Formats: sequence, C-alpha cells, structure tokens
Amino acid sequence: MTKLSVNINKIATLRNARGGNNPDVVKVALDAERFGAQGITVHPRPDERHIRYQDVLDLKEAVTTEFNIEGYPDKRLMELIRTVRPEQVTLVPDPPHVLTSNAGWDTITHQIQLKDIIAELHTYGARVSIFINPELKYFEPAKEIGTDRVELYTEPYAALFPKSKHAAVKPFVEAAHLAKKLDLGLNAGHDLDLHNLRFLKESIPFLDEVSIGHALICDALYYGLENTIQMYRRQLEF
Ligand SMILES: CC(=O)[C@@H](O)[C@H](O)COP(=O)(O)O
Ligand SMILES: NCC(=O)COP(=O)(O)O
Repeated sequence: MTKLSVNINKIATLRNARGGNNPDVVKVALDAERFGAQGITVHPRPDERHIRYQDVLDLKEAVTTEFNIEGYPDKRLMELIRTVRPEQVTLVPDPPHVLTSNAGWDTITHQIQLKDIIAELHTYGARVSIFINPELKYFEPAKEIGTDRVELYTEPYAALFPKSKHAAVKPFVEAAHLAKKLDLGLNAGHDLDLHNLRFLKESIPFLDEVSIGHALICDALYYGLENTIQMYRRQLEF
C-alpha cells in the first residue's frame, strides 16, 4: 500500500497572509486525517515563510497519523526534531533562499555529514528519509550513510509528464528498482498531482509513501478538502 502524506505548508501560507489564525493549521491537519490523509507533512524553512517552528510543536500534540518533518538539517531543525521526535524526518538539501525544493542530495559529496546527522536522528527514534534525484550513482552511498528511505524528487517527472509520460517515468522506475535492491524504503514527492500520480503508482507499485501538498491544496479550492483527499487516495488504490 502506498500511503498519502498531506503536506500542509500552503495552509500556513494562507494563514500568514493576514496575520491571524485562519485557516487554523492544526484544525486542517486533524480534518485532513479524518478525511483520509495517512500522514501529515510539514517543511519548516528558516524564514518561516509558511510553517512556523511553533506550528510543528502544536501539530506534534495533535497529529495521530504519521508526522513527517522535512527540512535542511541545520542546528534549529535538529533541535526541533530532538524536541518533537516525529515518526519520520525527510532531509532536503534546500539552501534558505530557494523558492521551493529544487534537488535531491549529493550523497557522495555529503556522505560524512549525512551519516552523522542520520545517526543522531536515529537516536531520536525517527525513521529517516533523504530527498534524492533519480541518479543511480547516489543510491549506494545513500545506503552506506544509513538512511532508512529515500524520497524520489519528482519535479522532473511532473515537468516531462505532459509531453511524454513514459520518458518521464523511466529514470524513476530504474532508481526505484535499485532502491528496492538495496533494501531502501521508497517515498516520492514534489509536484505530484491528479494528472501524474496514478501513472507513477502504476509504474512503481511498491512506493511506500507519497507526500503531496501544493497541487492537493490548490485542487481543494475547487473540490473541497475531503473530496480532494479521497480523489488523491483513489489514484493510489486501484
Ligand atoms: C521537499 C518538498 O518537495 C516539499 O517540502 C516542497 O519543498 C514543498 O515546499 P514549499 O511548500 O515551500 O514549496
Ligand atoms: N516531499 C514533497 C512534499 O512534501 C510536497 O511537495 P509538493 O506537493 O508541495 O510539491
């Protein structure tokens, strides 16, 4: 079964736009779980453009499905993880200034840094996933640094999908099979939506989890959050 983890960053974006607490990030997370979300994902960034560090502390007290905290492993994030102790941490090589996540880890260059960080996160009881491009050379080093899972960075898949879905998915299928051979758990995320998700799942049926935020929240503006979550769940269960 491939689990759907709903990323609620954009709920916080909307909340921050007016300075109050509407929409209430915690309430939306609980409703999303009630509507069928099998996990809640947040990605606090140093500038707190959307999810704030306090949101993460508040969500920890409320979320009952898997809580997945994404981010660059700077001192502040590591301290947050030590405090919150989520079920999963997804490490993302985001520099602070980027508009959104735009690449996976170079697990060759950063092997020593990542190995130590992953070891520390394991002491906090977290399952660790690292964001990764579908480049095969990064997978054995990923295994060596001790990560439990890798998360395929699917923006390139989403970008090429409208032109050629088979060409788009090919590198991801190859990478997925290598991850499986290396006994790495397999997540996927970034720019997945109602158009491209089912084909990804058909092509990689052993995906453990997808984390989806931007497109899902945009779709919810038209279809409603409950209906939208059910629509995304149906793309994974067939
Ligand atoms: C790691 C990942 O792909 C998501 O967390 C993405 O970075 C969403 O971040 P924004 O919501 O800030 O675009
Ligand atoms: N890890 C991907 C994620 O959490 C959401 O990415 P997106 O669906 O907002 O592009």
